[in-house]
Amino acid sequence: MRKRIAILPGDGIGPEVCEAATRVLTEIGRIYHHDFEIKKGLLGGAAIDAIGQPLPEETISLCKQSDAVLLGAVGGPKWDTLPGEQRPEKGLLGLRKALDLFANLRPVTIFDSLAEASPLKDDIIEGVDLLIVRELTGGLYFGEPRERRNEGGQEIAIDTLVYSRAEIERIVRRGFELAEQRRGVLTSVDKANVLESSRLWREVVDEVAKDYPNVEYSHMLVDNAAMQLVRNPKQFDVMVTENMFGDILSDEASMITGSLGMLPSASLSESGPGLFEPIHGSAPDIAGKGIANPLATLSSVAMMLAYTLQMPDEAEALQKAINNVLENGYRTADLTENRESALSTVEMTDKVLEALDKTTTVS
Ligand SMILES: NC(=O)C1=CN([C@@H]2O[C@H](COP(=O)(O)OP(=O)(O)OC[C@H]3O[C@@H](n4cnc5c(N)ncnc54)[C@H](O)[C@@H]3O)[C@@H](O)[C@H]2O)C=CC1
Ligand SMILES: CC(C)CC(=O)C(=O)O
Ligand SMILES: [Mg+2]
Repeated sequence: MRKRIAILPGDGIGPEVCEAATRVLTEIGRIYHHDFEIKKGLLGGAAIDAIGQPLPEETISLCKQSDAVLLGAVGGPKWDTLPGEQRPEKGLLGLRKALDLFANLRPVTIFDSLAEASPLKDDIIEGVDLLIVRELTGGLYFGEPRERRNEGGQEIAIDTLVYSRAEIERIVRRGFELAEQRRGVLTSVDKANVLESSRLWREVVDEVAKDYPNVEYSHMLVDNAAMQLVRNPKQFDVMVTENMFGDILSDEASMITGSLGMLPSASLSESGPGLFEPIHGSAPDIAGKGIANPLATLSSVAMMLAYTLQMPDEAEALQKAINNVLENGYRTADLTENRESALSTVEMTDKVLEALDKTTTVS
């Protein structure tokens, strides 16, 4: 099958983990006889350095013409002094908006063999399987006005949190649909005791719930949700929430699995190409050292194969290969105290490729 895949490596460890993904995609293409046409594009700091802005038109067109997009990460200290509108992160936010990627799915799945890497006790993490469904194109990261100004001799800074009923409804519906396909439990996370946008969110959830009688749903305030995620993560099946809450809760939830370097994500629109990326950032503290964990990105490739490319066997084979490698005790530095035995990004990718080759037989 012929598929066009855009890869946007971005900054910091982005190019390192995207190189791992490119190798794995190429191998899957070889094993399953797919013609993956991979084209790279500029985004974030890399695009600022090359053409002076974080989201080139050419990148938007490349993504729109592709079947799926894979992204590394953007940002880093080199660009931190730029004004907000010109920063690398603005490129990523702009791309999400341009592709209307309103639904960000962040699965938190436990690998039994990784239990020792989690700071939480075995009995707390055992069997955790939850999905954070984060609204991705609205809320505080997009609201206007966003500005600094002088008011009565004081410098003030303004961000705006806006949600329309329609924006809330489409993500909440997605949350209910996914809960229906899973264990039928949905927790909607908000801050309705304080925020007007959250009060509208709650109203919409209560209305949409009527269409999903088989889903048991409840509301939870975000501060409590942050605590419950470490106290008893097993209580959650699907969590649906707004942009910033989902951003923060998913970094927290990643530690249930043992590392931020493990969590993948899929960002989806109603139609059009999906974008797949690890939930972590550009990790400037380890960039260039060759030690980044590539598994969040490789699991994002598995999500791409499953969701957008409609290749469930290939997705399962890749997920199995990742599982296999972890079961065999291979760890990158973020997953082990034993730094001597830690694998580099390239070595970990080699192990996944070996496991793929060993476990896959396609005629
Ligand atoms: N999707 C994106 O492109 C995102 C970009 N960012 C940007 O990334 C930059 C750095 O942000 P931070 O707050 O440091 O968050 P970060 O997610 O880049 O890193 C947080 C910590 O996790 C570690 N880490 C992250 N990914 C890892 C991996 N694959 N393997 C091993 N360790 C890993 C890092 O070394 C660091 O200690 C900022 O410019 C930020 O805006 C942050 C989050 C998401
Ligand atoms: C630019 C940021 C909103 C990226 C981020 O932290 C994320 O999407 O998780
Ligand atoms: Mg984040």
